[in-house]
Amino acid sequence: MTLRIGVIGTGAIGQEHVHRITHSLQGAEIVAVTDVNKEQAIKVVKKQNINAKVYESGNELIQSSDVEAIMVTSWGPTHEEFVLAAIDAGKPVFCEKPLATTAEGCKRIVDAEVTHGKQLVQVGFMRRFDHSYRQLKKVIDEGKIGDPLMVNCAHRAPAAPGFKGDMALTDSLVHEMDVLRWLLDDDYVSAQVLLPRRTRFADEGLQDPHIMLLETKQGIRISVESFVNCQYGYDIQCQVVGETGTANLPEPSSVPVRSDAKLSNEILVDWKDRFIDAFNVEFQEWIDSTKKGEVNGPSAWDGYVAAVTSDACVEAKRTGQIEPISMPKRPAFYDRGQKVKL
Ligand SMILES: NC(=O)C1=CN([C@@H]2O[C@H](COP(=O)(O)OP(=O)(O)OC[C@H]3O[C@@H](n4cnc5c(N)ncnc54)[C@H](O)[C@@H]3O)[C@@H](O)[C@H]2O)C=CC1
Ligand SMILES: O=C1[C@H](O)[C@H](O)[C@@H](O)[C@H](O)[C@H]1O
Repeated sequence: MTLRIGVIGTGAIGQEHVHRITHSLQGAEIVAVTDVNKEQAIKVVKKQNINAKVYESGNELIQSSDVEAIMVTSWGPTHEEFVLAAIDAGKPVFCEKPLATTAEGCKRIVDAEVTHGKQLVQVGFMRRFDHSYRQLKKVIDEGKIGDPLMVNCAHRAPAAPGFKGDMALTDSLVHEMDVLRWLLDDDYVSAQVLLPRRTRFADEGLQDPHIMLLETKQGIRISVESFVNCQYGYDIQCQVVGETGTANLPEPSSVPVRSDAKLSNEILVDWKDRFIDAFNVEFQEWIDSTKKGEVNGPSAWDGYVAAVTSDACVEAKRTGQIEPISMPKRPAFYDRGQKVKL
C-alpha cells in the first residue's frame, strides 16, 4: 500500500520533503498540495513531476478522501489550526517544528489528540533520527561514561537572514531543547539565558550570540550556545561529560586535505546538508510507522514540552533570572505503543 500524503506549505522545507518522499524514499506519494501562494504550489507539482492535485486551502486538502496523511510545512503560526483539523478528520499528521507558536496552542493539540483517543501527531524534531546523535545516545545508554553530569552544546550558523526577536531560542534552540531530553531521557526544571557581547554581524536590534543554561530533574547542567551569525559555517556541537569520561557528537565526515603546508577539513554551511540523512530517516520511519498505524517519533507532548521550555527561556532572557520550568505529568496516553487506524 502506498501512503497518500497531502502537503500544506510548498515553501523551502516543504519542497525538500516533497522531493525526498518522491525521489528518495519508499512507500508514499504526494497526491495533494496547497499553498497560499498557489502559483508556487503549481510550479512545485510541475518541477517535481508529481501527479498531485493543487487544493485551494489546507482545510480542503485535509478533508479530501484522496488524502490519507497530512504534512504541515507552512509558517509556524498556521500549524495549530491544521494539526487540529487533521486530528478532527482522524488523519495522521506530520507537523514541522514548532507544533504551535505557544505552549497553550500545543496543549490544545495535546488535549484534542487525547480526547480523540488515538495518537496521530508527529513533530519534525529530526535530530533524534540523526546517525551521530543516535551513536552518542548509544554510548550514554550503554553506560560507557557513567551517569551524565554536564552537557555543553553549540548551535552555530553562518548567518541568519530575517532572524528577529527571540528566534534564536524559539526557532533554533528548540532543536536542542527536544534532542537533549531524548538523549538524556530526562526533563527540565529551570532555564537561564545569558547575553554575551553582541557580534557586529548581527542585524540591528538582534542579540547574537545567546547562552541557554538548563537544569534537568536528575541535576544535569546543560549549556547551549546559539550563535547564528558565526560566519564560518553551520556547526552543531554536543559534548556529554559523565562520571568516568566524555562523549562528543561525531563530526560530519569530510576528507582531510594536506596541501600548501596545511591540513584542512571542510565545514558544512547549511542545515539542509548537515541533517539530510536525518530528514530521510525521519520521513521513512514516519511513512513506515503511519502505514502500520503507529506514531513512533516525537509526539504532540514532545512539541508541548519544547514550547513550554522555549517560553521559559524567552522569559529568562527578559528577566535575566533563573526561571522555573514546570511541566504537568505526561499523560499515559503518550506512553509508546499507542496504535492508530488509517
Ligand atoms: N526541521 C527543520 O530543521 C526545519 C524546520 N522548518 C520549519 O518549517 C516551517 C516552514 O519553514 P520554511 O519552509 O523555511 O518557510 P517558507 O516560508 O519557505 O515556506 C512556508 C510556506 O508556507 C506557506 N503558507 C503560509 N501560510 C499558509 C497557509 N495558511 N496555507 C498554506 N500555505 C501557507 C507559505 O506561502 C510558504 O510557501 C516552519 O515552521 C519552520 O520552523 C524550517 C527549516 C528547517
Ligand atoms: O529548524 C531550523 C534548522 O534546522 C536549523 O537548525 C536552525 O539553525 C534554523 O534556525 C531553524 O529554522
